[in-house]
Formats: sequence, structure tokens, C-alpha cells
Amino acid sequence: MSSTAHELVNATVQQPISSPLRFGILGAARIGPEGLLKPARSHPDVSIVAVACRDSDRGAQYAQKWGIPKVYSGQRAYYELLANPDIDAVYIPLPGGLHAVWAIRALQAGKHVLVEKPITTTADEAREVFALAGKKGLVALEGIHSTFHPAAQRVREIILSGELGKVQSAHASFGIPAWISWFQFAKDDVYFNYELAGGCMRELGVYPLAAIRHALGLDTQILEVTSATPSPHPIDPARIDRAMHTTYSLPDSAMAETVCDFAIPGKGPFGLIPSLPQLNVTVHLESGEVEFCNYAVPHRYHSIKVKPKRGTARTEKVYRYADGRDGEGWTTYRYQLQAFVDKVRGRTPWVWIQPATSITEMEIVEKLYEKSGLPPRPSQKGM
Ligand SMILES: NC(=O)C1=CN([C@@H]2O[C@H](COP(=O)(O)OP(=O)(O)OC[C@H]3O[C@@H](n4cnc5c(N)ncnc54)[C@H](OP(=O)(O)O)[C@@H]3O)[C@@H](O)[C@H]2O)C=CC1
Ligand SMILES: O=C1OC[C@@H](O)[C@H](O)[C@H]1O
Repeated sequence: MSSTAHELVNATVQQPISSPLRFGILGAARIGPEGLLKPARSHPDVSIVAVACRDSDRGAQYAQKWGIPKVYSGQRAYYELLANPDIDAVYIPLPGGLHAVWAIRALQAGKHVLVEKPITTTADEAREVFALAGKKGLVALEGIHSTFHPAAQRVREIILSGELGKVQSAHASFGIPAWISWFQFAKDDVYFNYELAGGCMRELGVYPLAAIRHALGLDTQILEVTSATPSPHPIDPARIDRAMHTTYSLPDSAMAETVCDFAIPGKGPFGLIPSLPQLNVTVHLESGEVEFCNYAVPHRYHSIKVKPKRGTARTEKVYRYADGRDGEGWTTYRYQLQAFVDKVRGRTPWVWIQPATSITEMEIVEKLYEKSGLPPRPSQKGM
């Protein structure tokens, strides 16, 4: 598959592996298995050597379940992991508000960092993380995993090819039905914690925002937020958004809309009809429409429907790169890990999220919260 996407570049030949890249994980987080532990199993150049967990029992159970040889526990656990000279890279699946502070500490300790989304709380923090990584010659990457999947690259390629003309509008969503949320989230979930920079826009909304920016090639463009309408979360209605509806103005008089929701209410009488997940990107162009269904976890299933106003509609499904560089059944997280390791090893990754792309995302999200009337998420740096 050829690409006009500037962040999608050809891979170079894999170099022989002398010793695998040694990862440590900060926090026995829920996302750890999908985000790194399972992808690492099929990556010949990765070994997971340690996890740090504040609670010793939970840390030991996690390590045993996932075959992690070393556990650090207690209040100094994260610092101790970072002090281990036999760790090359650190995965940071902490609550969003702690990403910056621990990414900076890890970089200061000489480790490469794979940081869960959203990269930080503020754009200034993101600038600091990437500046430090640059200064130290280390890799820092925000784990917006969906961007790394070949289906996302294909959608971008179709739109930027000009096949359907100029973009007029784009819509993207990440909505979880209320009946699923009930099982998925705890009442005291970190996602709803204001001090830890929670809120739906930061937890879910960054996916549709990133998907639109990526698909339209607006990676480093600050989108003007024209409206941001929050729905309050019952746990902390004055500060935490359960949902956020946002509109943006795009170059050339186009517009975009993102919708995110932790708990889409049921429909019909008394809300008894269960709602469905919302995980689509739709782009309207001069001569047709592109609809990317299930863009956030496209490895499970997805479809890319290309509907020209004139001519025949088609559906594409793209699970692998055409030249066979990748592996059967790779998840978005596995593609992401491949890119991260390639970058560390000095190879050119197939896809990369540039620092400026992540910094711009934080600028937009900060502006968006300001527009919404909710208070800015507090920075934990310096605390
Ligand atoms: N890429 C993806 O698909 C997904 C990404 N995420 C992102 O990953 C991050 C973690 O999410 P998730 O795994 O769901 O969260 P969890 O609550 O499961 O894990 C967060 C971890 O943070 C640690 N932690 C450190 N300080 C605190 C604190 N003050 N309060 C609470 N936890 C603390 C805990 O580690 P310890 O073990 O030491 O107690 C805990 O294991 C978030 O940034 C989220 O946005 C989440 C889900 C999916
Ligand atoms: O990143 C995420 O993706 C999946 C969601 O269910 C999760 O809450 C979120 O943090």
C-alpha cells in the first residue's frame, strides 16, 4: 500500500537483535495487558522485566498472572523501578494527571517512555516531556494506539488522495452505552477523578479528535473549537464531563464534530431500550463520503465504506500492510509497539505520532475544556 501520509513511511530492514528492549511498567493497571503485555509476547525484541505497584499483594498477583519477573511495591515502588539500570523503557499507564510527572522522571532516569493517552494534562507539560526526550536522545510516544492500525492509514490515504475531492465536514464519536458502563467502570474510577485530570473528553474524546485530525492530515493544526457542550457526570457534576459534544472549524470552511460519552442513556420510554456503542468516523467530501466503522479498535472488526456521489460504493477492510511486514492478527497496540521499538532501535517506524501532534492535541483539549465552562484539569507537576 503506498501512502501520501507524511507520517507513514517505509520500514527499513530489521536489524538483528542482540538483547531485547527491557520494559518496566509503572502501575498494575487494567490496560497493561492489552496495552503492552500481550503485544510484547509476539515482539521478538521486547522483554517485560518489572512492574511497580503501590500495593504489594496486587503487584505480586499481577506479576504472577502476566509472568513479570520483578515486582516493586510500596510508596517508593515507581522510583525504585526507574532506578533499575537494567530497564531501557518504561510504559506509563497511570491516570492521565500523572502522565507528565512520571514521564519526566522516567526520562530523567534515562528511560524511553511509552505514555498512555492523553499524553499529559496540559500542552506545556507535553512540550516539557518531548523537549526533555529530545535533549536526552530518548523516545517518547503517546499511546493513541488506533492511529497505528493499517486501517487508519488507509482511511487517511483515501481522503488525502483527493479521490472524493475536498473535505466539507467530519464527524467522529466514542460513546459507551450506559448498560456497558455499569459493568466497565467503578464509581471511584480514575476516569472520573478531577484531581487526576479525569473527564470524558480526555478519556474517550481524544480518540475521535485524533481520528479526525489524522484522517484529514491536520496533525499539527490547532483546530478552532466553536462549541463544547458537556453533560455532567453525576459523581462530580461541576467538574467532570460524562459526555462532551464539540464542534470545530477546519481550514477551507469545513467543520468537524466530536461526540464522546461514558454512559449513553437508553432510549424510548424510561430509557429502557439499550443504546449502542458509537465508534465511527464519517467524512463528507465534495464528491462522496467515507465512513470508518469501529475506528478505535479496528483489529476486532471494522469497515471502511467509500460512497461516491456518482459511481459505485465499495467497502474495504484493511488488517495488514500489503507488503507483509506485519503479523497475522496484530492489534492496534501491537502495531504501536512495533513503531515504538523501531524508533528506539533507530529504524524508521511505519507510522509515528510526532511530538507536535500530541502537543497540538493537548492545546485543543485545553481550549475545549475552557470553552465548555468546566474548570481546567489541574497539573500535578510540582506537587
Ligand atoms: N490505550 C487504551 O486503550 C486505554 C488507555 N487507558 C489509559 O491508561 C491509563 C490507565 O487507565 P486504566 O488502566 O484504565 O486505569 P487503572 O485505574 O486500572 O490503572 C491506573 C494505575 O495507576 C496507578 N496509580 C498511581 N497513582 C494513582 C492514584 N493516585 N490513583 C489511582 N491510581 C493510581 C495504579 O497503580 P498501582 O498498581 O501502583 O496501584 C493503577 O494501577 C489512563 O491514562 C487511561 O486513559 C485506559 C484504558 C484503555
Ligand atoms: O482509552 C480508552 O479506551 C477504551 C475505553 O473503554 C477506556 O475507558 C479508555 O480509557
